[in-house]
Amino acid sequence: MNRVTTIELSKEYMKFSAAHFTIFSAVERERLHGHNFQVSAEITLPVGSNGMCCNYRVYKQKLDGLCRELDEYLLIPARSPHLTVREEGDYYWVRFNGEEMPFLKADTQLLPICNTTVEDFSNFLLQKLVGSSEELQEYGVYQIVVRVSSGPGQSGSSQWRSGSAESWT
Ligand SMILES: Nc1nc2c(c(=O)[nH]1)N=C([C@H](O)[C@H](O)COP(=O)(O)OP(=O)(O)OP(=O)(O)O)CN2
Repeated sequence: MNRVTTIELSKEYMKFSAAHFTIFSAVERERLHGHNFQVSAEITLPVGSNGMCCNYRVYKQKLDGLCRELDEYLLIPARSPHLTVREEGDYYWVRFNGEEMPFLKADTQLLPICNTTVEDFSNFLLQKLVGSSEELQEYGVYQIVVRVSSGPGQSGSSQWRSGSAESWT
């Protein structure tokens, strides 16, 4: 009988401190503020005859690295339909609803997301995890869920399922 397990990774260090503002419409957004965004993941995959699925350190290291890449930046959703960004010297000029905001490039990351929400952050990290992972095939991973929390009691998640996921559900 094929055994399946779900590895749950929610180490305290899997987090990124970031500034952002959520955009609610073409004319409404939050003021610039920050969070310690906490990241966790669940990887569902088969268990081998050795009683092990994979060395989960592979995913711990990937998630830690992804969090470090986002840590201590202002994160701007470059795909937002409500923002325009132009570069001028050392600055990005971010335009929203008729106002322009200058941000130092050195402090800022333009992310390929539509909004700096927990749902878009979780999908961004999931795509990074899935896209870079040769292990998906090697380990026969069925499903990966990435969850991002902006504070206690609130989070959003995104899920990837392999074509063979039906075989374990
Ligand atoms: N669907 C979503 N809605 C909101 C998100 C989000 O990521 N997805 N994010 C926000 C804001 O970024 C906000 O900073 C967090 O929301 P808020 O309700 O203000 O919660 P706090 O962190 O301030 O905690 P409270 O203790 O509830 O004040 C808004 N919406």
